[in-house]
Amino acid sequence: MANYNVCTLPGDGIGPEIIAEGIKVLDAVGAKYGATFSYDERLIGGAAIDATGNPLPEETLEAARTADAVLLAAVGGPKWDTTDSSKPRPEQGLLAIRKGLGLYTNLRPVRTFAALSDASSLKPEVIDGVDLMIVRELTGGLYFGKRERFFDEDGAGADGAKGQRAYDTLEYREYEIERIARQAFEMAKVRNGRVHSIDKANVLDTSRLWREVVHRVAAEYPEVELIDMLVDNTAMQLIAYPRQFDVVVTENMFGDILSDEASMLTGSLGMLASASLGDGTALYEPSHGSAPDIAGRGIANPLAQILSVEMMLRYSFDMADAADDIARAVAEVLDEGWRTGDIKQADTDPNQVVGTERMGDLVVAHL
Ligand SMILES: NC(=O)C1=CN([C@@H]2O[C@H](COP(=O)(O)OP(=O)(O)OC[C@H]3O[C@@H](n4cnc5c(N)ncnc54)[C@H](O)[C@@H]3O)[C@@H](O)[C@H]2O)C=CC1
Ligand SMILES: CC(C)CC(=O)C(=O)O
Ligand SMILES: [Mg+2]
Repeated sequence: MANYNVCTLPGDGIGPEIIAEGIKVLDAVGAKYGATFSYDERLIGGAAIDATGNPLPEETLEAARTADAVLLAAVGGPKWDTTDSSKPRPEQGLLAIRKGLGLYTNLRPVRTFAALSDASSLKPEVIDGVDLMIVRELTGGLYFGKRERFFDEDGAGADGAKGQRAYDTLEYREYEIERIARQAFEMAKVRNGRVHSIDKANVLDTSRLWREVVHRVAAEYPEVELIDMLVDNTAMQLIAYPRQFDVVVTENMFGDILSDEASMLTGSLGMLASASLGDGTALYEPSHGSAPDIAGRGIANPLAQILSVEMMLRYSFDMADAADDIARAVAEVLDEGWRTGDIKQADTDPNQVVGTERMGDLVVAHL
């Protein structure tokens, strides 16, 4: 029987609550499909800052490097919020583990579930059948560029007043664009043959380079249609005509923002899973954050975490049947009317509004 070592990173906020449900589902599906999983739980984010002063302790990165896969929940929270750039932040731990493992591809599938067509604020006829894949570049761009905050001795205000200055740098190298573009075209080949490449080439030099490189890669994939779209227009098109999209490839920050927006096509950010792939151990995490506003109450939606486990089985363990089984179980639980608070509808039976743990149990029961 195959045994896989999974490094688990609960992190902060709702993290420990939802990861418990992901692990429960992984164990259940393993028992059904003849695989066992051992877990190596480590610190990241705010919890790691509290224990060690470092949002990504070296032991955590090492454990992730040597694991077969990493399952992460979320990091961050008001306890560690500060505008003082010299203080450690939980989010630095997340960025550092992505960089440390070389995870430059972030896949965020946006699929609507038929049962949730009323949970979205958008009309059912707009969102029914949406099935798109956001391919987000994950280790370059603004979140990793040179940044600085300093007091400007020379003065910069119109009135000559001295003041603070800050900058973040958005930079991309050709090879970074080329490899993410290739991932997108490969993905489109096994999906529906269309790539939307999102940029801001009317303004940004990084986007002009992006567009040029994406077009060069596209020439290797004549069977895939390529459409360039500016990011501001994309933000509108995603909620107006989401079914036009198949694969959406974009740089780090645009992908971050557009994916949170796209999650509402499914009814909730709590439904959006993700897989981060690249050179090292792959990492699976929900697209959302640590939801401090609902943390500790047992009401968070664990389905984004559970669907991230589905992606782990598909991409790291070659267990496509088990992955399909999780997707089926989730769809059946929703079809039966079970809802967490974030996806409940006006006509949801109050007896079917459940907490985090019960939602996990229901998915397991359907496996
Ligand atoms: N990957 C990660 O670890 C990420 C961490 N963060 C961090 O998380 C903290 C909170 O950030 P926010 O901007 O509030 O974003 P968030 O994604 O944590 O929450 C946004 C809204 O969605 C709701 N939500 C998120 N996940 C949910 C779930 N599973 N079930 C039900 N409702 C859910 C929250 O309650 C909140 O109202 C910050 O410290 C931020 O930096 C934010 C995004 C990603
Ligand atoms: C630290 C942030 C970049 C995390 C985030 O918002 C994300 O990856 O979606
Ligand atoms: Mg985000």
